[in-house]
Amino acid sequence: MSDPILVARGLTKRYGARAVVDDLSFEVAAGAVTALLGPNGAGKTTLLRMVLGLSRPTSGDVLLEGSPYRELPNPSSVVGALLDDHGFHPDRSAYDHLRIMAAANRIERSRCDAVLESVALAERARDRVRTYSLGMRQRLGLAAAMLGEPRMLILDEPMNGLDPEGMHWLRGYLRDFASGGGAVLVSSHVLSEVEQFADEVLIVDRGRKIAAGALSDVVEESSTLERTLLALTGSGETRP
Ligand SMILES: Nc1ncnc2c1ncn2[C@@H]1O[C@H](COP(=O)(O)OP(=O)(O)OP(=O)(O)O)[C@@H](O)[C@H]1O
Repeated sequence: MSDPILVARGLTKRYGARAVVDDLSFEVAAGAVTALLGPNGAGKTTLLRMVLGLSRPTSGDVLLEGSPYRELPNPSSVVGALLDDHGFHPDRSAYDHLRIMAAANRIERSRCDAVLESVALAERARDRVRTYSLGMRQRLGLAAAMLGEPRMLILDEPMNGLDPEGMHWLRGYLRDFASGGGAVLVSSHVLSEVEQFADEVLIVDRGRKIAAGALSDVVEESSTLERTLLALTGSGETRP
């Protein structure tokens, strides 16, 4: 495995007495797609928010290229993120969204056209976001994440709601990004969504690490994995 871009050590988030992320240590390598897998309520979003400096760990830490997110001098060149809430104004065009983001982050305006092209939105770039399908909004979110030419992409459940064609396109995009040397950390609660394109997997449940390693190794122990994932199915926030 090449040098990790992300290193988490003893990462923990508590709400009151409850540990939502519980003493997690893991690494994310460059040049690979790492799937963060776990049922609803496992702590995936909380984990990703801590990586991105949006939530403070109760203990432990998570470093990107050796620094916490908030101490990175130029974060958009290190990591681009696609979280649930894109926050796109429906009456603004894709191009205008990106132009404003580029200006705020001191990114050359020419990047807007480049990223729109890369996510196949160039032809619709001047249309208002309210006219976009879910898949197009996801691609715009990806374009925004790519503006700063990051070395890592973080995506929280990006397959949710996408049709098979949209999923196929996104898998190809993320695989190409990793093949070009980038690191991808993508969360999902469905193994079948990620097993076709992930290299590494980190499985969490109730905030704890259940399994981690090369997907092929983890799947080789498929009886264990199936049992684990079956145990996960139907679990989540409603459990005692
Ligand atoms: N601000 C908060 N205060 C209290 N509890 C919280 C807070 N944020 C998240 N939680 C709880 O932490 C647990 C993990 O939530 P999280 O959203 O990280 O899980 P997830 O794995 O991303 O699940 P999902 O797939 O449903 O998004 C849930 O039980 C959730 O209710």
